[in-house]
Amino acid sequence: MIHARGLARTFEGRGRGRKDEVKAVAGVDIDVETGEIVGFLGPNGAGKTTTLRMLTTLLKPTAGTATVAGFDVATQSKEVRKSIGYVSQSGSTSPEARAGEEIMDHGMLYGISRRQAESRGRELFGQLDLEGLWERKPQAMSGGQRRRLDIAMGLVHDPQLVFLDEPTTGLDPQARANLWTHISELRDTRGATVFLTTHYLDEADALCDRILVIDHGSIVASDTPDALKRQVAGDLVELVVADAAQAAAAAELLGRVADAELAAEGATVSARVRGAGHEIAGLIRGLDAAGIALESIEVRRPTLDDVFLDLTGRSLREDA
Ligand SMILES: Nc1ncnc2c1ncn2[C@@H]1O[C@H](COP(=O)(O)OP(=O)(O)OP(=O)(O)O)[C@@H](O)[C@H]1O
Repeated sequence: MIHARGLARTFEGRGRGRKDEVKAVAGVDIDVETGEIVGFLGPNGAGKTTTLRMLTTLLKPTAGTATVAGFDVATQSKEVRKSIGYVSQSGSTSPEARAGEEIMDHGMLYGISRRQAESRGRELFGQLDLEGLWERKPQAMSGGQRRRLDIAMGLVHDPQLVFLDEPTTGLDPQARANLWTHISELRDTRGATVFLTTHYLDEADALCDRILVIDHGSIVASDTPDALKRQVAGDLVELVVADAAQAAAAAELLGRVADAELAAEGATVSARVRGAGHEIAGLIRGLDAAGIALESIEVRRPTLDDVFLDLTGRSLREDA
Protein backbone atom coordinates (compact mmCIF):
# COMPACT_ATOMS: atom_id res chain seq x y z
CA MET A 1 0.00 0.00 0.00
CA ILE A 2 2.93 2.32 0.74
CA HIS A 3 6.39 1.72 -0.71
CA ALA A 4 9.07 4.37 -0.33
CA ARG A 5 12.73 4.11 -1.27
CA GLY A 6 15.35 6.62 -0.22
CA LEU A 7 12.64 9.21 0.33
CA ALA A 8 14.28 12.45 1.44
CA ARG A 9 13.48 16.08 2.04
CA THR A 10 15.97 18.84 2.65
CA PHE A 11 14.87 22.36 3.52
CA GLU A 12 17.01 25.30 2.47
CA GLY A 13 18.20 27.44 5.34
CA ARG A 14 17.93 31.22 5.37
CA GLY A 15 21.64 31.82 4.90
CA ARG A 16 23.73 30.74 1.97
CA GLY A 17 25.43 27.41 1.53
CA ARG A 18 24.81 23.86 2.57
CA LYS A 19 25.52 24.45 6.23
CA ASP A 20 22.10 25.96 6.72
CA GLU A 21 20.23 23.07 5.13
CA VAL A 22 17.89 21.07 7.32
CA LYS A 23 17.82 17.40 6.40
CA ALA A 24 14.30 16.82 7.71
CA VAL A 25 14.06 13.32 6.20
CA ALA A 26 17.35 11.71 5.23
CA GLY A 27 16.32 8.93 2.83
CA VAL A 28 13.82 6.49 4.31
CA ASP A 29 12.55 3.12 3.06
CA ILE A 30 8.96 2.38 4.12
CA ASP A 31 6.73 -0.58 3.29
CA VAL A 32 3.17 -0.78 4.56
CA GLU A 33 0.92 -3.66 3.51
CA THR A 34 -2.85 -3.58 3.01
CA GLY A 35 -4.81 -3.78 6.26
CA GLU A 36 -1.92 -2.87 8.55
CA ILE A 37 -2.10 -0.22 11.26
CA VAL A 38 1.39 1.25 11.31
CA GLY A 39 2.60 3.76 13.88
CA PHE A 40 5.24 6.30 12.97
CA LEU A 41 6.99 7.23 16.16
CA GLY A 42 9.69 9.74 16.97
CA PRO A 43 10.49 12.79 19.07
CA ASN A 44 9.76 16.39 18.06
CA GLY A 45 11.48 17.36 14.84
CA ALA A 46 12.37 13.74 13.92
CA GLY A 47 10.75 14.06 10.47
CA LYS A 48 7.33 12.44 10.96
CA THR A 49 5.14 15.21 9.56
CA THR A 50 7.55 15.88 6.68
CA THR A 51 7.41 12.19 5.69
CA LEU A 52 3.62 12.19 5.95
CA ARG A 53 3.36 15.31 3.83
CA MET A 54 5.53 13.73 1.13
CA LEU A 55 3.47 10.52 1.14
CA THR A 56 0.24 12.53 0.86
CA THR A 57 1.68 14.64 -2.01
CA LEU A 58 1.54 17.89 -0.03
CA LEU A 59 5.32 18.27 -0.20
CA LYS A 60 7.74 17.30 -2.96
CA PRO A 61 10.60 14.98 -2.01
CA THR A 62 14.09 16.26 -2.80
CA ALA A 63 15.25 12.68 -3.43
CA GLY A 64 13.90 9.14 -3.58
CA THR A 65 10.63 7.66 -4.74
CA ALA A 66 7.34 6.53 -3.23
CA THR A 67 4.18 4.85 -4.39
CA VAL A 68 1.01 5.17 -2.35
CA ALA A 69 -2.03 3.00 -3.12
CA GLY A 70 -0.19 1.99 -6.29
CA PHE A 71 0.42 5.55 -7.57
CA ASP A 72 3.63 7.55 -7.76
CA VAL A 73 3.58 10.52 -5.38
CA ALA A 74 5.66 12.65 -7.76
CA THR A 75 3.89 11.99 -11.07
CA GLN A 76 0.40 10.80 -10.07
CA SER A 77 -0.48 13.08 -7.19
CA LYS A 78 -4.13 13.41 -8.26
CA GLU A 79 -4.64 9.64 -8.17
CA VAL A 80 -2.84 9.38 -4.81
CA ARG A 81 -5.07 12.08 -3.30
CA LYS A 82 -8.24 10.37 -4.50
CA SER A 83 -7.16 7.10 -2.88
CA ILE A 84 -6.24 8.40 0.54
CA GLY A 85 -7.71 10.17 3.53
CA TYR A 86 -5.53 12.63 5.41
CA VAL A 87 -6.32 13.99 8.84
CA SER A 88 -3.80 16.67 9.74
CA GLN A 89 -2.63 17.63 13.23
CA SER A 90 -4.81 20.71 13.28
CA GLY A 91 -7.87 19.10 11.70
CA SER A 92 -9.80 20.60 8.83
CA THR A 93 -13.20 21.51 10.21
CA SER A 94 -14.19 25.16 10.41
CA PRO A 95 -15.63 25.94 13.84
CA GLU A 96 -18.61 27.88 12.44
CA ALA A 97 -20.03 25.46 9.86
CA ARG A 98 -22.51 22.77 10.81
CA ALA A 99 -20.88 19.35 11.00
CA GLY A 100 -23.21 17.65 8.50
CA GLU A 101 -22.80 20.39 5.88
CA GLU A 102 -19.03 20.30 6.30
CA ILE A 103 -18.81 16.61 5.74
CA MET A 104 -21.04 16.75 2.66
CA ASP A 105 -19.00 19.62 1.18
CA HIS A 106 -15.85 17.65 1.85
CA GLY A 107 -17.24 14.56 0.12
CA MET A 108 -18.28 16.60 -2.92
CA LEU A 109 -14.76 18.06 -3.08
CA TYR A 110 -13.62 14.49 -3.63
CA GLY A 111 -16.08 14.14 -6.48
CA ILE A 112 -18.88 12.12 -4.86
CA SER A 113 -22.50 13.24 -5.25
CA ARG A 114 -24.38 15.18 -2.54
CA ARG A 115 -26.62 12.19 -1.89
CA GLN A 116 -23.70 9.81 -1.60
CA ALA A 117 -21.86 12.25 0.65
CA GLU A 118 -24.87 12.57 2.96
CA SER A 119 -25.48 8.85 3.24
CA ARG A 120 -21.80 8.12 3.76
CA GLY A 121 -21.52 10.99 6.25
CA ARG A 122 -24.47 9.76 8.31
CA GLU A 123 -23.05 6.24 8.29
CA LEU A 124 -19.71 7.56 9.59
CA PHE A 125 -21.45 9.65 12.26
CA GLY A 126 -23.03 6.42 13.47
CA GLN A 127 -19.76 4.50 13.45
CA LEU A 128 -17.78 7.26 15.15
CA ASP A 129 -20.27 7.95 17.96
CA LEU A 130 -21.36 11.30 16.56
CA GLU A 131 -25.08 10.57 16.38
CA GLY A 132 -27.23 13.63 17.02
CA LEU A 133 -24.41 16.04 16.12
CA TRP A 134 -25.19 16.45 12.40
CA GLU A 135 -26.52 20.00 12.92
CA ARG A 136 -23.99 20.95 15.59
CA LYS A 137 -21.10 23.38 14.96
CA PRO A 138 -17.63 22.02 15.85
CA GLN A 139 -17.09 24.94 18.24
CA ALA A 140 -19.86 23.47 20.42
CA MET A 141 -18.35 19.96 20.48
CA SER A 142 -15.93 18.35 22.93
CA GLY A 143 -12.30 17.81 21.89
CA GLY A 144 -12.93 14.10 21.32
CA GLN A 145 -16.05 14.76 19.21
CA ARG A 146 -14.17 17.33 17.10
CA ARG A 147 -11.31 14.90 16.52
CA ARG A 148 -13.76 12.16 15.50
CA LEU A 149 -15.40 14.63 13.13
CA ASP A 150 -11.95 15.35 11.62
CA ILE A 151 -11.56 11.61 11.07
CA ALA A 152 -15.04 11.32 9.52
CA MET A 153 -14.03 14.10 7.09
CA GLY A 154 -10.94 12.13 6.13
CA LEU A 155 -13.07 9.04 5.46
CA VAL A 156 -16.10 10.41 3.64
CA HIS A 157 -14.85 9.38 0.20
CA ASP A 158 -14.14 5.85 1.49
CA PRO A 159 -10.35 5.77 1.03
CA GLN A 160 -8.44 2.49 1.26
CA LEU A 161 -5.63 4.21 3.10
CA VAL A 162 -5.85 6.76 5.90
CA PHE A 163 -3.06 8.99 7.19
CA LEU A 164 -3.61 10.34 10.69
CA ASP A 165 -1.17 12.94 12.02
CA GLU A 166 -1.17 12.73 15.82
CA PRO A 167 -4.85 11.80 16.01
CA THR A 168 -5.19 11.90 19.80
CA THR A 169 -2.91 14.77 20.83
CA GLY A 170 -4.67 16.97 23.36
CA LEU A 171 -7.43 14.48 24.19
CA ASP A 172 -8.06 13.16 27.69
CA PRO A 173 -7.21 9.48 28.37
CA GLN A 174 -10.81 8.29 27.97
CA ALA A 175 -11.31 10.09 24.66
CA ARG A 176 -7.98 8.71 23.45
CA ALA A 177 -8.87 5.13 24.30
CA ASN A 178 -12.25 5.64 22.63
CA LEU A 179 -10.58 6.89 19.45
CA TRP A 180 -8.22 3.89 19.44
CA THR A 181 -11.27 1.64 19.29
CA HIS A 182 -12.63 3.58 16.32
CA ILE A 183 -9.29 3.47 14.51
CA SER A 184 -9.03 -0.31 15.03
CA GLU A 185 -12.55 -0.69 13.67
CA LEU A 186 -11.58 1.14 10.49
CA ARG A 187 -9.28 -1.72 9.76
CA ASP A 188 -11.47 -4.50 11.15
CA THR A 189 -14.74 -3.50 9.49
CA ARG A 190 -13.61 -1.61 6.39
CA GLY A 191 -10.30 -3.32 5.72
CA ALA A 192 -8.63 0.10 5.69
CA THR A 193 -4.88 0.58 6.04
CA VAL A 194 -3.90 3.15 8.64
CA PHE A 195 -0.62 5.06 8.89
CA LEU A 196 -0.47 7.30 11.93
CA THR A 197 2.11 9.45 13.65
CA THR A 198 2.18 9.68 17.40
CA HIS A 199 4.25 10.84 20.35
CA TYR A 200 2.47 8.46 22.66
CA LEU A 201 4.15 5.16 23.34
CA ASP A 202 1.07 3.64 24.93
CA GLU A 203 -0.90 4.55 21.81
CA ALA A 204 1.60 2.88 19.51
CA ASP A 205 1.69 -0.14 21.78
CA ALA A 206 -2.08 -0.55 22.07
CA LEU A 207 -3.07 0.25 18.53
CA CYS A 208 -0.37 -0.57 16.03
CA ASP A 209 0.48 -3.86 14.32
CA ARG A 210 3.86 -2.44 13.50
CA ILE A 211 5.95 0.52 14.53
CA LEU A 212 8.48 2.54 12.59
CA VAL A 213 10.77 4.63 14.76
CA ILE A 214 12.30 7.70 13.12
CA ASP A 215 15.08 9.74 14.63
CA HIS A 216 16.96 12.62 13.00
CA GLY A 217 15.29 11.86 9.68
CA SER A 218 16.28 8.16 9.56
CA ILE A 219 14.32 5.05 10.42
CA VAL A 220 16.03 3.32 13.31
CA ALA A 221 13.59 0.43 13.89
CA SER A 222 10.65 -1.30 12.27
CA ASP A 223 8.83 -4.20 13.90
CA THR A 224 5.84 -5.22 16.01
CA PRO A 225 5.72 -3.53 19.43
CA ASP A 226 6.34 -6.88 21.16
CA ALA A 227 9.26 -7.87 18.94
CA LEU A 228 10.88 -4.47 19.43
CA LYS A 229 10.59 -4.81 23.16
CA ARG A 230 11.97 -8.35 23.08
CA GLN A 231 14.88 -7.53 20.77
CA VAL A 232 16.22 -4.43 22.31
CA ALA A 233 15.67 -4.31 26.01
CA GLY A 234 15.63 -7.00 28.67
CA ASP A 235 13.30 -6.88 31.64
CA LEU A 236 14.37 -4.46 34.34
CA VAL A 237 15.08 -6.29 37.61
CA GLU A 238 15.35 -4.06 40.65
CA LEU A 239 16.44 -5.42 44.03
CA VAL A 240 16.35 -3.54 47.31
CA VAL A 241 18.47 -5.33 49.90
CA ALA A 242 17.57 -5.12 53.58
CA ASP A 243 21.13 -4.23 54.55
CA ALA A 244 22.85 -1.72 52.24
CA ALA A 245 26.22 -3.25 53.20
CA GLN A 246 25.19 -6.32 51.18
CA ALA A 247 24.37 -4.33 48.02
CA ALA A 248 27.75 -5.12 46.41
CA ALA A 249 27.29 -8.87 47.00
CA ALA A 250 23.74 -8.69 45.58
CA ALA A 251 25.06 -6.76 42.58
CA GLU A 252 27.63 -9.48 41.97
CA LEU A 253 24.89 -12.16 41.85
CA LEU A 254 22.58 -10.03 39.71
CA GLY A 255 25.50 -9.31 37.39
CA ARG A 256 25.78 -13.04 36.58
CA VAL A 257 22.36 -13.05 34.90
CA ALA A 258 22.32 -9.46 33.66
CA ASP A 259 22.65 -8.50 29.99
CA ALA A 260 23.30 -4.84 30.40
CA GLU A 261 25.18 -2.66 32.83
CA LEU A 262 24.30 -2.77 36.48
CA ALA A 263 23.15 0.29 38.34
CA ALA A 264 23.57 0.51 42.11
CA GLU A 265 22.54 3.23 44.51
CA GLY A 266 22.43 2.69 48.25
CA ALA A 267 20.45 -0.48 48.93
CA THR A 268 19.02 -0.58 45.38
CA VAL A 269 20.61 -2.63 42.62
CA SER A 270 19.12 -2.93 39.15
CA ALA A 271 19.98 -4.40 35.78
CA ARG A 272 18.35 -5.49 32.55
CA VAL A 273 17.92 -9.25 32.35
CA ARG A 274 16.72 -10.91 29.17
CA GLY A 275 13.93 -13.38 29.93
CA ALA A 276 13.89 -12.45 33.62
CA GLY A 277 11.00 -14.87 34.16
CA HIS A 278 13.43 -17.78 33.72
CA GLU A 279 16.28 -16.27 35.71
CA ILE A 280 14.51 -14.84 38.72
CA ALA A 281 13.98 -18.08 40.70
CA GLY A 282 17.69 -18.97 40.48
CA LEU A 283 18.65 -15.43 41.44
CA ILE A 284 16.48 -15.52 44.54
CA ARG A 285 17.90 -18.93 45.55
CA GLY A 286 21.43 -17.54 45.08
CA LEU A 287 20.69 -14.48 47.21
CA ASP A 288 19.15 -16.68 49.86
CA ALA A 289 22.13 -19.06 49.90
CA ALA A 290 24.47 -16.06 50.29
CA GLY A 291 22.43 -14.86 53.30
CA ILE A 292 21.28 -11.69 51.55
CA ALA A 293 17.83 -10.59 52.73
CA LEU A 294 15.67 -8.59 50.34
CA GLU A 295 13.41 -5.67 51.12
CA SER A 296 11.76 -6.01 47.72
CA ILE A 297 12.24 -7.32 44.21
CA GLU A 298 10.53 -5.94 41.15
CA VAL A 299 10.55 -7.05 37.52
CA ARG A 300 9.36 -4.53 34.93
CA ARG A 301 8.65 -5.49 31.35
CA PRO A 302 10.46 -3.28 28.86
CA THR A 303 8.48 -0.41 27.41
CA LEU A 304 8.75 1.20 24.00
CA ASP A 305 10.53 4.05 25.74
CA ASP A 306 13.26 1.59 26.77
CA VAL A 307 13.46 0.51 23.14
CA PHE A 308 13.90 4.08 22.02
CA LEU A 309 16.48 4.72 24.72
CA ASP A 310 18.45 1.66 23.63
CA LEU A 311 18.30 2.69 19.99
CA THR A 312 19.12 6.35 20.29
CA GLY A 313 20.43 6.99 23.79
CA ARG A 314 17.56 9.41 24.33
CA SER A 315 14.19 9.09 25.94
CA LEU A 316 11.22 9.58 23.67
CA ARG A 317 9.17 10.64 26.63
CA GLU A 318 11.54 13.46 27.57
CA ASP A 319 11.54 14.74 24.02
CA ALA A 320 7.80 14.58 23.78
N1 LIG B 1 9.19 24.25 5.99
C1 LIG B 1 10.28 23.98 6.68
N2 LIG B 1 11.41 24.73 6.56
C2 LIG B 1 12.52 24.46 7.25
N3 LIG B 1 12.65 23.42 8.11
C3 LIG B 1 11.57 22.63 8.29
C4 LIG B 1 10.34 22.86 7.59
N4 LIG B 1 9.45 21.91 7.97
C5 LIG B 1 10.10 21.13 8.87
N5 LIG B 1 11.37 21.56 9.06
C6 LIG B 1 12.37 20.95 9.94
O1 LIG B 1 12.51 19.60 9.60
C7 LIG B 1 12.67 18.80 10.75
C8 LIG B 1 11.58 17.72 10.81
O2 LIG B 1 10.31 18.34 11.05
P1 LIG B 1 8.95 17.53 11.15
O3 LIG B 1 7.86 18.54 11.33
O4 LIG B 1 8.85 16.60 10.03
O5 LIG B 1 9.17 16.71 12.48
P2 LIG B 1 8.09 15.88 13.35
O6 LIG B 1 8.76 14.60 13.66
O7 LIG B 1 6.80 15.83 12.64
O8 LIG B 1 7.98 16.78 14.64
P3 LIG B 1 6.68 17.04 15.59
O9 LIG B 1 6.53 15.80 16.38
O10 LIG B 1 7.17 18.19 16.43
O11 LIG B 1 5.51 17.38 14.74
C9 LIG B 1 12.68 19.74 11.93
O12 LIG B 1 14.03 20.06 12.23
C10 LIG B 1 11.95 20.95 11.40
O13 LIG B 1 12.37 22.12 12.07
